[in-house]
Amino acid sequence: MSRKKTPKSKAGSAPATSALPAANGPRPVRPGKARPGPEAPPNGPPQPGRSSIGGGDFYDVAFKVMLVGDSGVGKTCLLVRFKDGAFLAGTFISTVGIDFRNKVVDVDGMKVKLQIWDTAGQERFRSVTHAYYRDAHALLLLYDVTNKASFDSIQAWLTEIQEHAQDDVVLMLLGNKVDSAQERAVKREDAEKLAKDYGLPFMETSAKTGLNVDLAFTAIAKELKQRHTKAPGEPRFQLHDYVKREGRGASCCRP
Ligand SMILES: Nc1nc2c(ncn2[C@@H]2O[C@H](COP(=O)(O)OP(=O)(O)OP(=O)(O)O)[C@@H](O)[C@H]2O)c(=O)[nH]1
Ligand SMILES: [Mg+2]
Repeated sequence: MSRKKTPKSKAGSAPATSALPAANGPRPVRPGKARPGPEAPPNGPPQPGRSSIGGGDFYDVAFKVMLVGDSGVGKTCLLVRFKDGAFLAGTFISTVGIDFRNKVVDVDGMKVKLQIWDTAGQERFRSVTHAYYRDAHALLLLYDVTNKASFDSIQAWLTEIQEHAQDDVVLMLLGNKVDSAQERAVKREDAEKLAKDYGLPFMETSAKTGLNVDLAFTAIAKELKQRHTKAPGEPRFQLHDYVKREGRGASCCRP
């Protein structure tokens, strides 16, 4: 099967329904189901000799990742940091509805395209975002370490995820804005306990400094790719262990 090419896309506002197929395990897009538009990513085994003619990003398999969490926790900034390596300082522009960005990451020689959906945290958009859960292969659930209320909302988000997402969705808890040590309102240990209680991999991140941002997305890509391609008998990728081992503390990366 040939390697596919991602259209050069900017962030795009999404239609009311996703172009990706329904989720059921890691459900990469299948060749016959691709459609034109922002998302037409048939999957296939890795192919050597990738061409870059046309300047686009080629990929072997595509997955859909959603960012969820209260308004202002830093979902858009996290995505921009991952996609563009930049930080959106200054005025907070709250996301309206839902946007997406694509990024192709290399996982053990395979090009994994992540189509990342950035949802609006505001309550009034909740019904819009509900429609997208069922197609998500992975969810990054964010709170803001400087905002206790956003942490207290995590249980409600988990209930929402349980109601709307697929049972086997890959889920990770992220405590963002860990660069703001002075304003910390949520202890790391409290989040670790919550994550343990719910069996979630957990990391603290900073969209501002970039701390653990690439790692969060790469870990998700590794997990999804492995679920998709794992040969019988091959040891499973251990997402929890990977995140624990590779995650860095806030003190390491002050700007
Ligand atoms: N210090 C610090 N500020 C951050 C960080 N991430 C985001 N911010 C700031 O937090 C505010 C909200 O960030 P957004 O990314 O727009 O928040 P959001 O979760 O997308 O919010 P909604 O779109 O309303 O759901 C902005 O003013 C950002 O500059 C971070 O890691 N550190
Ligand atoms: Mg946003």
